[in-house]
Amino acid sequence: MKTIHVAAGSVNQTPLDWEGNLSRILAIIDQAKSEGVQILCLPELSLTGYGCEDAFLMPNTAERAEWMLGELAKYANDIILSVGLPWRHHHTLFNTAAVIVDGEVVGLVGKQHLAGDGLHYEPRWFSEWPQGEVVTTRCLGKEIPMGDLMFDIGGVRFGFEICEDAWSATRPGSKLAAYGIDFLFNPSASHFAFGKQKLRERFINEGARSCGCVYLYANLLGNESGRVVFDGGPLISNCGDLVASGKRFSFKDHVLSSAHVDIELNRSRVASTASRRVEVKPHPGLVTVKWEVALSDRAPTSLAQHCTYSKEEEFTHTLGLALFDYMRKSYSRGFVVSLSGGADSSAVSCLVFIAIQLAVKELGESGVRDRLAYMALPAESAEWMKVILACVYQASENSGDATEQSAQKLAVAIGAEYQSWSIGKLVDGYTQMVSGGLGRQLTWESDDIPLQNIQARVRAPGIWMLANVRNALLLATSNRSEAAVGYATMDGDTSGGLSPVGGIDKAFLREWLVWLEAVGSDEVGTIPALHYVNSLQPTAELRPSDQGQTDESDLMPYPVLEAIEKATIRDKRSPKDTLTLIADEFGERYSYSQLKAWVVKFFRLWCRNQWKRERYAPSFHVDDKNLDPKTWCRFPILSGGFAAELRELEES
Ligand SMILES: Nc1ncnc2c1ncn2[C@@H]1O[C@H](COP(=O)(O)OP(=O)(O)OC[C@H]2O[C@@H]([n+]3cccc(C(=O)O)c3)[C@H](O)[C@@H]2O)[C@@H](O)[C@H]1O
Ligand SMILES: Nc1ncnc2c1ncn2[C@@H]1O[C@H](COP(=O)(O)OP(=O)(O)OP(=O)(O)O)[C@@H](O)[C@H]1O
Ligand SMILES: NC(=O)CC[C@H](N)C(=O)O
Repeated sequence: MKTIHVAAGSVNQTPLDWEGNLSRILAIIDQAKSEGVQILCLPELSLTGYGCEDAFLMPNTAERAEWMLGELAKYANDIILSVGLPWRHHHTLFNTAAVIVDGEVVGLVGKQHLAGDGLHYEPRWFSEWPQGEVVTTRCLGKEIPMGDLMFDIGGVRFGFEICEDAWSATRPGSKLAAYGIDFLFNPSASHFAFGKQKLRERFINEGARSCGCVYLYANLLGNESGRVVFDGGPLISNCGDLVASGKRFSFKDHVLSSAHVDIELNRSRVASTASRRVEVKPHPGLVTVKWEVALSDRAPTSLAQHCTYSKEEEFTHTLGLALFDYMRKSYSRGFVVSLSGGADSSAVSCLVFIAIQLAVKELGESGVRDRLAYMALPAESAEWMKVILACVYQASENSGDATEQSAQKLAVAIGAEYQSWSIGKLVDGYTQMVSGGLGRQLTWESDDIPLQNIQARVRAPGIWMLANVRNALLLATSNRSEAAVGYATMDGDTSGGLSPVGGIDKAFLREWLVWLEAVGSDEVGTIPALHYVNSLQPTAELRPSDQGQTDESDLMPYPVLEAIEKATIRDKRSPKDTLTLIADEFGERYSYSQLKAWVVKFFRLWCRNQWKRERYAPSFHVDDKNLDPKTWCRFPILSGGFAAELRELEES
């Protein structure tokens, strides 16, 4: 029995960082070679970075990619390697995977199904490679084959499904299988979304099982370009059995996952599958190279350990990695949060703590120091959080002791710097100034919203100033539920450069805080000081306390808001259909007329506040309900706002 040692690798790249990207790829090749790996699959567009956006259209980007490919090839002897890069052919850009065999680039495979949904905009920059087409292209001074290729390297045969290719109904693997393949390579740039790794495992295992081959799946890793998080976790399936499953959410520059596979056994299984359809002629894009793949006497790798994360754990790891990468890639000296002691700002503060905890756990103190070498971290790691995070409570006359205590206890528990400021005089100053100009006193009876908003706005300049002083990032605390209905003061509590929880709904955020208080993750543990936060009702605390303001009395219960948002925005239901769905889900708890009023309120606020969503700080994508107008959910700023549909609904 002979086996081949194969691997899939994840790398944490940065768009347009030519030298950094190259060095990280060289490092993973080094590791693979030192472990005796013979075949290595690396992620989609991993030379340039997946998120180059319109910089893909700069000729310089493709030129640099070709230069990097040349540098890489010089280094990649004794191995078969695939790496993703943009490639120009006939003045058109294609999303390709290059194959290097023992230091020679032998072919470029074109992606056949471009990703254009959700946050993916590939058709803006790339053209789909037409199925079955093969051409030659000039690469590093030589003519090489390009297109719908299949490879035979010393008798070892493989082909490609490039990310979205494998998600489509017409995946290339099924055609390739008819020609007899030992491996399918899948270089991917597949963004994190809750529960998505299970879905990936399903189609990888299914592709490997139905094609009777080994499937190498290599995803990108980390917060590559700001909003999108890749969870890494390279996978290898042997004929439907997962034999390697690399670490997800790693803080390292790369993760290599390898397995020993017995392709002779797979071939004999394929031969005994009577139902299999065979193409007897050679594949039209067959690239044959004489090079001996080294075989070993090692036994084949048996089933991989599955690591399944709960939704709470996935959120913890994704956001931790996203924040850590954002901080180091933007060279920020930590973060500043205006901490109210409520759920949103507490969650954001905890996430900064988690980012550092997870980084130390995986990289060690010296690894974190290396990554953050641009900032002066104290000698004692126990002091790091004071430098990395500053939290400020900003009391107005409507603030309560409970929120201040909650803020202070949490900041101390996570080791952040804590300050308490009073904004009362500033609020009075503005109120008197405007009252003087108007020639009348502003009152809660006639000026409710302006008197609320001035408090939120007065909190912004001081906290921005502190961020400037510390060269830190000001974190905004808006969540997706508030963004859906514009429940925030523009240039007040929306202030900040990054909005970590802007992609997540408030209902889940509250559940996650309860989980973090009492259950926690293996790596980070619990934060019992969240007890104070979790015992509070969400409130803006902007009206006098005798008015008992809560978010849910201003809006509606958060679970209802989340369900309406899902129906309306994600599933694009009409107001009437949304009400039918909501009545089905919540009909036993709330009256039909109450639910109707909430649906109408949601639609009105949703339409009226698109301009606010255009102005929110960038946030991270964590599921398929994002509201970010630049990368996901486009909606007119000015619109008729479904006036007719809402009137009909109210009259029904
Ligand atoms: N289409 C459009 N394009 C551009 N700008 C537009 C616009 N429509 C209105 N505007 C502008 O927007 C202004 C109104 O927006 P804005 O000033 O933000 O205020 P607004 O949306 O009217 O009120 C803020 C709401 O957020 C709530 N809040 C505030 C702070 C914190 C929290 C919390 O979650 O704890 C909640 C508060 O209770 C209130 O219900 C108008 O005065 C107008 O200038
Ligand atoms: N007293 C305060 N001190 C400091 N910041 C505050 C204060 N009140 C509000 N803020 C800022 O305004 C933001 C918006 O308030 P909001 O009520 O939406 O969030 P929260 O207080 O964190 O959570 P919750 O809505 O659950 O009470 C807060 O997250 C915080 O950044
Ligand atoms: N880069 C891609 O083709 C990604 C598309 C795929 N649907 C994913 O999210 O994983």
